[in-house]
Amino acid sequence: MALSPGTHPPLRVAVLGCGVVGTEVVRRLVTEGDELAARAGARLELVGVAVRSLDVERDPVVDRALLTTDAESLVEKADVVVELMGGIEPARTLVLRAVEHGASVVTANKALLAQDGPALYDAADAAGVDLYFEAAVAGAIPIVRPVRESLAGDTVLRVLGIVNGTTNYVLDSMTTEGLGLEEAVTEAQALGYAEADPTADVEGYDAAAKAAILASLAFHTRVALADVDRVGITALTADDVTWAGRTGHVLKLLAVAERARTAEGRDGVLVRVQPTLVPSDHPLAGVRQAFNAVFVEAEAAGELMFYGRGAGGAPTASAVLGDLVSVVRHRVLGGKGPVESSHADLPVLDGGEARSRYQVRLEVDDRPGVLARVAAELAAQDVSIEAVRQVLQAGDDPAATLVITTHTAPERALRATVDAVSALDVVRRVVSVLPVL
Ligand SMILES: NC(=O)C1=CN([C@@H]2O[C@H](COP(=O)(O)OP(=O)(O)OC[C@H]3O[C@@H](n4cnc5c(N)ncnc54)[C@H](OP(=O)(O)O)[C@@H]3O)[C@@H](O)[C@H]2O)C=CC1
Ligand SMILES: N[C@@H](CC=O)C(=O)O
Repeated sequence: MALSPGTHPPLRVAVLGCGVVGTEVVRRLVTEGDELAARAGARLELVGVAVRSLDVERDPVVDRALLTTDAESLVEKADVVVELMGGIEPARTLVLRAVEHGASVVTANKALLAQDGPALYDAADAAGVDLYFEAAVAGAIPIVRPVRESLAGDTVLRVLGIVNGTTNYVLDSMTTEGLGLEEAVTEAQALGYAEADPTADVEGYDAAAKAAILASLAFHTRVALADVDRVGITALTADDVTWAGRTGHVLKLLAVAERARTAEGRDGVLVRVQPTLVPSDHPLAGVRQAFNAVFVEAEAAGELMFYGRGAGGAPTASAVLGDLVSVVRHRVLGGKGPVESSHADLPVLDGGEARSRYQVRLEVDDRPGVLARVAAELAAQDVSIEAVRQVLQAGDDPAATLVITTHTAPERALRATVDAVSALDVVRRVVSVLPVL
């Protein structure tokens, strides 16, 4: 059956939230109504836009008569609800209320999905409506659909990449412009990349939520935010950035979700977010500003790479509107999008099982035999050394910086090594321990 907006009654769309993303969604609904109707098969009638305050100055494209602070009533009169408020409550209650009333939902709310996804998927399934969330991971990049649908016939082994635009913008600004962390965060906020509370970005919660969503889809297993081993970027210093460059790397906040097997032969998944040293010639090293990039490794497909704008109003609105067209097509033609697939039910393994190369930077006394003593502690944990760099520090006090790159080792062994090395009298300070891609 061909799509023809003239033959189907208009569908009522409620937008919850009129901030960075909501405003762009409203703009496109207003300015591209005819084109969207032609693609979706029905006119999309914007019946209201829920906001927290009616006193905030809005973009002139937003008709003030459509604004309301009564989101609960609004969702009850919509066929499709687009949730762009963020946060857990009242977003969670409103999404549930929407599906109970038979509305399909499109959301960009990764925090909510990573915390309460299963309850929301079940509710949508029970109500026979769609719950779409392409914009929740990596902004404009189509990654949810490829993992959820296109790769449903393959076995995904690993998903790895940069999924937070704010931290990538911050680390890029620190690396290329010498900006301080706070200054760069302020810029990212002004550009509309950061979460309402940017702690979610810089402490890695936002990337962890996205990693949990991708891991759930990729491995057909429920993974929640709390399952993700998470380290943010707030402890990184200008010195870390400089040393990354000196050793031929770029610092990136990476999310990694992979199938793994423990030493005892237990299968499971590992999901982590951590600042990582990416070799300068790796494609991820060239991901600048607020761009995101995700690699997916699957058994049959091999390696796939997705790249694009990971944050910001217009790019995110693109993903939201793509979902909106999809769910409206289902209402017009019948049918429904995919439901949750969590049958594999793999355990989420402890982060200590993760294996990586590491770069350990130490400040040591400049004395003969120091390296041998440090190496002995690594060897005691079965951690072998790939490369060492020793740099003498200027000054009266004979000190040196030791930069040790290890071969691949379990994180658990690395932690034990670092504890042992810190206790050596010749080691003044373990300055940093970073995984190397
Ligand atoms: N910004 C981005 O680049 C991206 C954002 N996202 C996600 O999209 C969602 C929206 O983000 P963004 O547009 O940046 O957020 P903003 O903070 O810019 O906007 C949030 C909007 O929601 C409204 N709102 C918040 N709480 C309530 C409430 N209790 N009742 C009614 N309205 C409320 C606010 O109202 P008021 O204007 O009155 O304050 C505001 O209009 C979030 O889930 C975010 O994680 C996803 C991908 C990228
Ligand atoms: N704050 C988020 C917005 C998009 O998801 C980010 O910086 O990536």
